[in-house]
Amino acid sequence: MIPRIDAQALLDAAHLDHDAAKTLVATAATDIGFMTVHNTPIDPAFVADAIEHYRAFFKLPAATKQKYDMAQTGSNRGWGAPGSEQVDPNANPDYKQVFDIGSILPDGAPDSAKGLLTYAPNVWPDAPDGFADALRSYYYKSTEFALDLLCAIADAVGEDADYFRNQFTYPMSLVRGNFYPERPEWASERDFGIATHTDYGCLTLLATDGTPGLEVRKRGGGWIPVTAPIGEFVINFGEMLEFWTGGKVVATPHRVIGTDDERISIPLFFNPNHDANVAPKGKPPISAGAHLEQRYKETYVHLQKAS
Ligand SMILES: O=C(O)CCC(=O)C(=O)O
Ligand SMILES: [Fe+2]
Repeated sequence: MIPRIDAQALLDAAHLDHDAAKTLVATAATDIGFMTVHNTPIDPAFVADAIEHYRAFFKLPAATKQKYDMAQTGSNRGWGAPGSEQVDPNANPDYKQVFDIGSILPDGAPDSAKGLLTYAPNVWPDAPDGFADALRSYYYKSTEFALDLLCAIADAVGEDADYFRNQFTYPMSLVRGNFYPERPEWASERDFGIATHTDYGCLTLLATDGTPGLEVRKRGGGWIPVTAPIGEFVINFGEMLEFWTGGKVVATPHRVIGTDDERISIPLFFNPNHDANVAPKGKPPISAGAHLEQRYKETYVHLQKAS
């Protein structure tokens, strides 16, 4: 079973169920590495609107989407065609399509952030109407919620929440639209919507359209399906948080094989400032920016070729 957390109880220290929520979160973070959250500060209608903007974009003809193809821009912003990402070197590139929106650098971010791949400028399509406004707003709201969640989770597992908060002042976040068409007829056992992988950063806040598809690897082997209706989110943890907590919080492998139904999901990959050191205390430093850039170059097919 994937733990189901009441976000309000977790985030409000005065809530009657706060301690119970913290205990459940600590178990989820250190055991299965996945949980779902409900009763969140993000309005379900707002999430539904973001999903519909992505859907309208993905339904555009390929020739239109190609204008925003990340293989042409050379960074990882804009449209990723089917086959543009290979998250598992033992599987074929994924058959999903994506649209990636990266960090919007706040005023006051250091000059050392400018020009990095992890802070590359965004690419906004002309259609559908309102896409940039809807998704920019989704970026800000989801990032704010993710930071509060991450700090509460850090606290629940016995880490210093304020220390974490200070490492996310110009986060290398990425909001992605994933579009999984029906699983193609030609798909072999090496073809996936998204092949087995762990996420690269700290916390992933995933909205879905409610269609099943996500599977999470159990520690003892086997897979658990996870679903979340619109308005609830799936939370999991990435490689950086596993490093940072010395393995206490786990980055759990997961995948989407795909079904006869198309599906949209929106992960927010919540990553720290590029100059955060994500090594556990007393260990040689690990640069968050260098780790993320390396994982991007391993998995985006156009960046694999370039490096
Ligand atoms: O679509 C999903 O449910 C999962 C997507 C995912 O794992 C990812 O984008 O990293
Ligand atoms: Fe993932």
